[in-house]
Amino acid sequence: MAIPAIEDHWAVFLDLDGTLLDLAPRPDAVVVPTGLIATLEGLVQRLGGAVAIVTGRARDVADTLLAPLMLPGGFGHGAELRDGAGRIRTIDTIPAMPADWAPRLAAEIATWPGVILETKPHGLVLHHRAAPQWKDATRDVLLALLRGHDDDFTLMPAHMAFEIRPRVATKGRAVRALMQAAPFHARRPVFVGDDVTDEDGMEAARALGGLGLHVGRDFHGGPAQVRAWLAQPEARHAAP
Ligand SMILES: O=P(O)(O)OC[C@H]1O[C@H](O[C@H]2O[C@H](CO)[C@@H](O)[C@H](O)[C@H]2O)[C@H](O)[C@@H](O)[C@@H]1O
Repeated sequence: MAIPAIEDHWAVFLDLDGTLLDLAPRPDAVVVPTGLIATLEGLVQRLGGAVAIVTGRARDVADTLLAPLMLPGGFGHGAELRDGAGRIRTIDTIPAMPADWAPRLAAEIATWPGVILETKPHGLVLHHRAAPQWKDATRDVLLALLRGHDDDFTLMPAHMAFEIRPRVATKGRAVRALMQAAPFHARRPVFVGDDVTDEDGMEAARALGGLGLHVGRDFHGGPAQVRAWLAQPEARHAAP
């Protein structure tokens, strides 16, 4: 599929890790490429502010990475929203994560070298990128935690990681909520993502008459191709 050039009436929803940012060995090792902030600033200007970040990252982490920008978006897979006016809203029905989950996991993985526990306001992740031999064990320990909490939380595979998130926190929900108000309302939503969690955001954009673009399937490359597309909005990009 030829990726269409960005149009002035679009609302663009962008995933962060694996879409705008190249994947890194650890969550805290990502590098924000030179020029990305300026590219996003230009897009914000062109689309009247209708540029959102929809990420699994917590809001403060996303804001730190993209400083000085504080774009609207969905954070923690949509658990928290920031609208076009900068107002923050957490989903009303978001369940509190049991307080003992993080310490229980920290104790468990103490003997699993290379496995990283990432805690977030509304979820947690076990990363096995540096220790793939622990992949099954990390999934199983999270599944064990979820027993009795299945109504509230779900396990999600990610790139070299497994993540627990609240069931109600989805990127599709974030797209639908943001599209209800300015500056997104009445624009054509276009979601760009790369991972399992992004499929829902892509589906929501398509259901609203827009596009869901996948980094691997549509850009046939990686974040560098996405960044180039964002930086050259007037150009038409044909898939190689
Ligand atoms: O929704 P996203 O913006 O794509 O965030 C998804 C998860 O990304 C992060 O983990 C992934 O990226 C890391 C840095 O490149 C990488 O080391 C890891 O293997 C990937 O799974 C982040 O740490 C998670 O919190 C996000 O949910």
